[in-house]
Amino acid sequence: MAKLYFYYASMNAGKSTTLLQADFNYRERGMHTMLWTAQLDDRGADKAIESRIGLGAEAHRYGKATDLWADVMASHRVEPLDCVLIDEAQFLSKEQVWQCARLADEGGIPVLCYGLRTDFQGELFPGSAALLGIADALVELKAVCHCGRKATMNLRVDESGAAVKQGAQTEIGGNDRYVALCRKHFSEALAG
Ligand SMILES: Nc1ncnc2c1ncn2[C@@H]1O[C@H](COP(=O)(O)OP(=O)(O)O)[C@@H](O)[C@H]1O
Ligand SMILES: Cc1cn([C@H]2C[C@H](O)[C@@H](COP(=O)(O)O)O2)c(=O)[nH]c1=O
Ligand SMILES: [Zn+2]
Repeated sequence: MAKLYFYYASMNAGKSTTLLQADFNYRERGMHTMLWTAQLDDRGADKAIESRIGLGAEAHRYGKATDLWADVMASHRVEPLDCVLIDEAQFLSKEQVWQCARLADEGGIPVLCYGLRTDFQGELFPGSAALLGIADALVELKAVCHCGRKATMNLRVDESGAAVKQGAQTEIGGNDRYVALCRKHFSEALAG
């Protein structure tokens, strides 16, 4: 039976890299994949999905109105898909996560989602909450804090490097705006 996977981590843990490696692995065996990433996460990169290690690939972009079940099944009917890979899965809606589950259960297509667990305030994103609730397999990828502990949290910083405590949940950015930290150092940074 096809499964719904959630590979979750803090920022800078290698989520996009791992997605691109998994995609390569399918394709080098002659299998067909479909890649997706969030429309709103457009960091002006050359490729839709880019890892900090330099790998990249084109991908379909999902927005609020995207019906992943309909779009993926339409493609699957033209050329059977062996796997669907979704980056920035924290930005999926709950409904879209259920569409992913349906792709696995009724469509028979494995769906591999990669995303953040929590935001800069330690709150679950909607997509992450739904995936943690219903995915068949939860796999934690790991980044390292400056102290050597596992970095599970994402600190948002301003232009001067100071911790940001309040704000909108969504704010696109990279290493300039976020620092992956262990919970202890995340708490200390927010308390300071
Ligand atoms: N030149 C490099 N060689 C090896 N690893 C690198 C290089 N540049 C960045 N990395 C590593 O790549 C990881 C970030 O990968 P990425 O897939 O962009 O993360 P994520 O999608 O989780 O934010 C970090 O662990 C970083 O240390
Ligand atoms: C913590 C946090 C992150 N984001 C955004 C910032 C980036 O654009 C993406 C995550 O990118 P990754 O390196 O591929 O993991 O999410 C956000 O909007 N709000 C947050 O709280
Ligand atoms: Zn630490």
